[in-house]
Amino acid sequence: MIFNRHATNAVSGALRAAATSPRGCSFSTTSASKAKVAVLGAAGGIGQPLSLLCKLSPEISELSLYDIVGTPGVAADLSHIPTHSSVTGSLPSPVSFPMKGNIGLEETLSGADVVVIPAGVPRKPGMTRDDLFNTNAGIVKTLVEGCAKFCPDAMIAIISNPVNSTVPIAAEVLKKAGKYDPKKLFGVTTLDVCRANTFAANSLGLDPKDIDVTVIGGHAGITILPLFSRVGGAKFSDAELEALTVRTRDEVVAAKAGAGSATLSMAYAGYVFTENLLRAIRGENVVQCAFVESSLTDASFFASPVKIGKNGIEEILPLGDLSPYEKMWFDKMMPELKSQIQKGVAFANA
Ligand SMILES: NC(=O)c1ccc[n+]([C@@H]2O[C@H](COP(=O)([O-])OP(=O)(O)OC[C@H]3O[C@@H](n4cnc5c(N)ncnc54)[C@H](O)[C@@H]3O)[C@@H](O)[C@H]2O)c1
Ligand SMILES: O=C(O)C[C@H](O)C(=O)O
Repeated sequence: MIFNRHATNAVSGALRAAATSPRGCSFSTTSASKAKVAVLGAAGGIGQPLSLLCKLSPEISELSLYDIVGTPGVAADLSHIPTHSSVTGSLPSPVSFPMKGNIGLEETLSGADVVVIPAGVPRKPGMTRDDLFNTNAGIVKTLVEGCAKFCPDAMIAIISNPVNSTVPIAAEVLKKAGKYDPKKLFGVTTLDVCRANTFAANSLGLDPKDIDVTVIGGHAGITILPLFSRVGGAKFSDAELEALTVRTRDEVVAAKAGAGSATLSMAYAGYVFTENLLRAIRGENVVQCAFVESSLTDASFFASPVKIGKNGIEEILPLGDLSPYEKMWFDKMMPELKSQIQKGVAFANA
């Protein structure tokens, strides 16, 4: 069965579990799977709600949280939720929950099937995602070095911006360690798909669950290219198309007015992405958009729908035809995307 979730609008496992809770505070555990998920940056704006969704998930049996602050408290808090998974929280320093000394990055990552990385600083109004490079490049590099050492077979999902550069950094770090498997490294672009689905559905007066917009390119400014021309039966005017496209790229940072960027919708999107990886590991074929090493275009990484199975990416699906409007943005985007990828590669090899 192909579980097609570059559409992001299905009720995900955690939310389904919550909806079918048999008695108020406990969730059904009958379909519980055995999988360990590590969240790095787990005490942050994305990390906390993402960890909450993971704690609710019947797909996850072990949840390990890592951050430079706060994880013992976040783990203690989550551990009171009566679901079947265990939860640990660790810091680089010797404080952890449960209190048994520092379990650190090594224990956080050892045995992990999936590692999700939302560690790093978010944007403020006026900044581009690329402006985060100087701080976040080093954070991602260090954390992925940990993955190479302690969980070289895990699937790694990178949320930290700028994704167009942090994913190439991760690839170079893994290559240096001799542990790179391009089938298992992903930049998370699911929020772009969530937004495109929501905005298109609102504009057409439809339920978002009936919409499945493919978003290609990368995850920064004009490199985010939603293919609204493929929404069945939709006829957007040029002005509507432009408004939808621009809105999919950027809205929350300005609305939060200095208090960071998307956290709650990103936690949802990050959870949907993670759950799809877990389903793939369990043997379902999953299709979802992600920013991955790719030969679809002349950029070495590209976001597009990919088919994922037990051992990672099985196929990068063909792009298909672009409308003239999409082709115009595609041509504009490519130099920017390639330069952001190159910036990441150069950083990792400096
Ligand atoms: N891919 C996407 O679609 C998407 C969407 C939203 C946000 N983001 C990005 O996600 C990142 C996190 O955003 P946020 O709002 O959660 O930020 P935040 O500041 O609220 O949280 C980040 C967390 O990372 C932790 N951290 C910093 N350095 C670390 C290290 N070396 N090891 C472990 N943890 C470390 C911080 O302590 C903090 O708890 C940002 O870079 C943001 O731009 C990406
Ligand atoms: O906008 C940001 O900086 C965060 C994230 O990339 C997003 O798309 O919400």
